[in-house]
Amino acid sequence: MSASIYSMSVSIYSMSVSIYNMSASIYSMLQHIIDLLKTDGMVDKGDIIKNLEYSISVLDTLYIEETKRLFDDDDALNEVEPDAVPSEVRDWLAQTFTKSQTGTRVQGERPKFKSVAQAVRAGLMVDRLYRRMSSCGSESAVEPPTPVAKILKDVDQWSFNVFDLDEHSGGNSLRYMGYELIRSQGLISKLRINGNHLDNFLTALQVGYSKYSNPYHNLIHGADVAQTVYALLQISGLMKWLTDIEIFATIIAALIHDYEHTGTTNNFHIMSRTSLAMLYNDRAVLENHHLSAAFELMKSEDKNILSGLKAEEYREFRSLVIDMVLATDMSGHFQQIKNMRSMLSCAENIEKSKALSLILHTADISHPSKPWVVHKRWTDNLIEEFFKQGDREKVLGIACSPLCDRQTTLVEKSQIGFITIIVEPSFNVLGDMMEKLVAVLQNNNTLVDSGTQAHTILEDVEAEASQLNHIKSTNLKSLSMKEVAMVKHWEVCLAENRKKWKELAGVEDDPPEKSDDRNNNANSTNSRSTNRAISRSTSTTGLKLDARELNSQLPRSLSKADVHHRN
Ligand SMILES: Nc1nc2c(ncn2[C@@H]2O[C@H](COP(=O)(O)O)[C@@H](O)[C@H]2O)c(=O)[nH]1
Ligand SMILES: [Mg+2]
Ligand SMILES: [Zn+2]
Repeated sequence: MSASIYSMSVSIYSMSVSIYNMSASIYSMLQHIIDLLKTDGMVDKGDIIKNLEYSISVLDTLYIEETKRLFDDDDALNEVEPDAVPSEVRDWLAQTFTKSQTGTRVQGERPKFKSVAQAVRAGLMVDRLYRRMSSCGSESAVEPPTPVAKILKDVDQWSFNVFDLDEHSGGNSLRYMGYELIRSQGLISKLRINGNHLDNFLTALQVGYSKYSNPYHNLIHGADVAQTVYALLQISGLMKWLTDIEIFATIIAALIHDYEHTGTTNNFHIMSRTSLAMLYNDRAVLENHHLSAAFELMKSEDKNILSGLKAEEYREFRSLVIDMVLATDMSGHFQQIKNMRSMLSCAENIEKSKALSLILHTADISHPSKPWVVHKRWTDNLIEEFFKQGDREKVLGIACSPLCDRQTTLVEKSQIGFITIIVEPSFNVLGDMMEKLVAVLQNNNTLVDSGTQAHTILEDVEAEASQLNHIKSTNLKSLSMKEVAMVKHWEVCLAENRKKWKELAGVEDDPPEKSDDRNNNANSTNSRSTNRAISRSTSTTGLKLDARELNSQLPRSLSKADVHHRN
């Protein structure tokens, strides 16, 4: 909810969206508080329930009245000061609802944003009350220290620096990141998640990520991928397309996607015949383990973040998470890209689970599309991990995997290849997919769902409001513009990073190639202008690498046949 608060200060548009979200969340939370109070045997609960029921009706009225005029008002956004919100729930109930209900507004007078701001404060208060109640236990739920909270304000930015977060949080980036992403979407209340259980689960994830002290596949990588997925969904506007369960599944999938990573590749497991390779029959060995071990965690009572889900919701959640994490197995990369390209020819048919899988997969390999300092650090960490594996392979007397031999590996050239053959085409398809989905949303609001068609509370509330169509189209139009900005950001970073690697490798930059060659190389559908812009400025042409040399520098988990085919 606080993420919505931050965005409110940005523009009237974002204010209106947040108010809608807020009202929906308040409504849901208040109802849940009533349920809780009805069952826990507290004294005077009749009074409390009456108050809360009254609050709901007032808030409902406020919501409908304010939204009628929301787009005409333009002042008092700065009224919203999260830190100024009082802490006593009872005081708040009296104060806020009394003000809204006093009838001080003359009939026909237009309400000011002040009263909207009160509704926002109300949302904050209820959120705090709810969090306190759902967190009652020996441990309190996660409250980030001020420097961490400050960094997390930019959680939806492409340039977010996860290393900063990790340093300022004392090595707890995944815990704070995970909690913030789930909380900011209102999922703690909507999906009835116990705050302490969530904290325990995230803390246990951190322990598992740290098991093998990996330089790259550690908790910071888990936090990074989760943040990137979140930024992609937020900035593109696709978050609006997803149900609560789908958002929750996507965030959890990103957080767990490398849980208990051994610091070695699937190929290493297969070649050295580890227990995991035996258990999973050489198929997606690590990915199966990440999933299985993480779901085991979620089963333990004090880490059970799924206990509030209905059976059907649980099944949908589990199925989505499994699909997404299995799709991070790099051996399926080319097939995944190819499948999405064919789905793009008819955007209405894009399955949500496939779209979400592509988003997670692309986020997983996204660091080359981030600012150089961040990308370089990730590269150094990954190469160190690869070299450690190579050292072990030498000791075991098995063949050294590609990129794992510290004596022969050409890091700079391999990075040029990775960016050109893997990362850039993935972002091209992702960009096409996002644009098509947003366009479909704008045009007809009909999309194929992966499972049960569930409606978010927001959608239900919106459906009741006569302004629905106006709000949705305004919303998506401006988000679409933001998406363009985001695409430009990753486009610029990819181009800059490749240029840097070329300089370091002593490889010359070629002039831009003809569009036909470009299309073949990038295998782009070129269905959108931003994508064409990417192809122009970051085409795969700059390589003076021999294709065989390039292939020899690619990780074994990629199909070399596929790479040859594209060269
Ligand atoms: N050669 C490089 N390979 C990279 C780089 N960053 C990531 N990768 C590869 O992608 C997978 C991602 O999957 P994960 O779930 O293991 O994170 C990773 O294992 C590498 O094989 C890179 O900068 N260069
Ligand atoms: Mg992985
Ligand atoms: Zn990963």
